[in-house]
Amino acid sequence: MERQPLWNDAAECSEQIADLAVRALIEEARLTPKPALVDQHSSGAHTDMDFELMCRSAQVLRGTFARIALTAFRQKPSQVLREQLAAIGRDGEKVMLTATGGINTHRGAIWALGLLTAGAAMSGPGASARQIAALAGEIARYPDRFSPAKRTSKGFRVRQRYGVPGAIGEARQGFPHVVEIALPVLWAARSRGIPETFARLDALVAIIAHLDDTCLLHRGGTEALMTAKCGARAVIAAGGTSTRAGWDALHRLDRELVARNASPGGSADLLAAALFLDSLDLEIKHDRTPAGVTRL
Ligand SMILES: CC(C)(COP(=O)(O)OP(=O)(O)OC[C@H]1O[C@@H](n2cnc3c(N)ncnc32)[C@H](O[C@H]2O[C@H](COP(=O)(O)OP(=O)(O)OP(=O)(O)O)[C@@H](O)[C@H]2O)[C@@H]1O)[C@@H](O)C(=O)NCCC(=O)NCCS
Ligand SMILES: Nc1ncnc2[nH]cnc12
Repeated sequence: MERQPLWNDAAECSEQIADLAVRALIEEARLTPKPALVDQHSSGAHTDMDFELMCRSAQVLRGTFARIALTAFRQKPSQVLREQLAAIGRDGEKVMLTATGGINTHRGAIWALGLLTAGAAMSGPGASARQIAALAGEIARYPDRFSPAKRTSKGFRVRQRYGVPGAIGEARQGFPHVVEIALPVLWAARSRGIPETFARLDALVAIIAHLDDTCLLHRGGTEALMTAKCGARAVIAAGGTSTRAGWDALHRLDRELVARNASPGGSADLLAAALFLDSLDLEIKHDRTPAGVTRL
């Protein structure tokens, strides 16, 4: 039987987009050493998570991302679509909590990658990372009228107390920390011949240096946020993670954050979002059957 071009086949395309989303989550978890985050060698500032749990959590979310992509396939942003996706996202949070025994491994990632998955499925082949993120932002700007936890979530309390945009604001603005910071840093590092692990670490450090991460604020207030931002800027000023001085500064940042029990969990989510958009760019944007996209 002749194969349909990928973007003509909603089900196949949605599965492929979901595979890339899961792969981005696993590659984020696999990236080592990350400051105060879960990676292959450490659980950072997290006593309730480890690398295996992050991978299990990522795997069970494949169905959520596939449903999101299928629902959004070739659609336009609308209030109805926003509410359909919110319902699937909330189901995904339940799936995650069941798989992890109640631990919040990926709430922020379901939000960010869910919206970007939808943006990718809506745009079709040839769309840039910026266009996909802008579409995702458009969806996020519709109100979530049926959200049960609007005024009780940690994110809400932190946004009220510190006046920061948080995960919701980041999405509504079209993911500026992904499109304007992480991806340019990742691509510039690659073009300078920096090995992939360091390029990804540099992208993460750049996000931490700029993001008002509500995970840091919730755990350690403005002091934790400042520690993270200053420490990340020190890594950049030292020449990045591929230099000896930058590598040492990265480890200093890890020690300082762990000592405060503070974690840049939102920055990790946005790195996964950047890796997703990057992989989409490499693999299926041009209506090619993805090379090497295997069920993880
Ligand atoms: C819109 C929602 C994201 C809910 O938003 P809200 O503001 O109410 O926030 P939270 O429930 O607090 O979750 C936000 C999570 O987003 C990550 N994050 C933080 N800052 C940013 C930022 N500036 N930009 C982007 N993303 C950000 C962060 O997630 C990570 O941290 C979590 C781990 O934290 P940790 O402290 O270890 O764990 P906890 O259990 O929370 O605390 P402890 O008890 O251990 O101290 C981890 O999840 C990381 O991913 C924030 O936590 C969204 O949830 C929502 O409304 N969903 C509904 C479904 C929907 O609409 N979906 C749309 C279609 S997909
Ligand atoms: N690697 C990681 N460690 C801790 N929290 C996270 N949230 C998303 N990725 C994470």
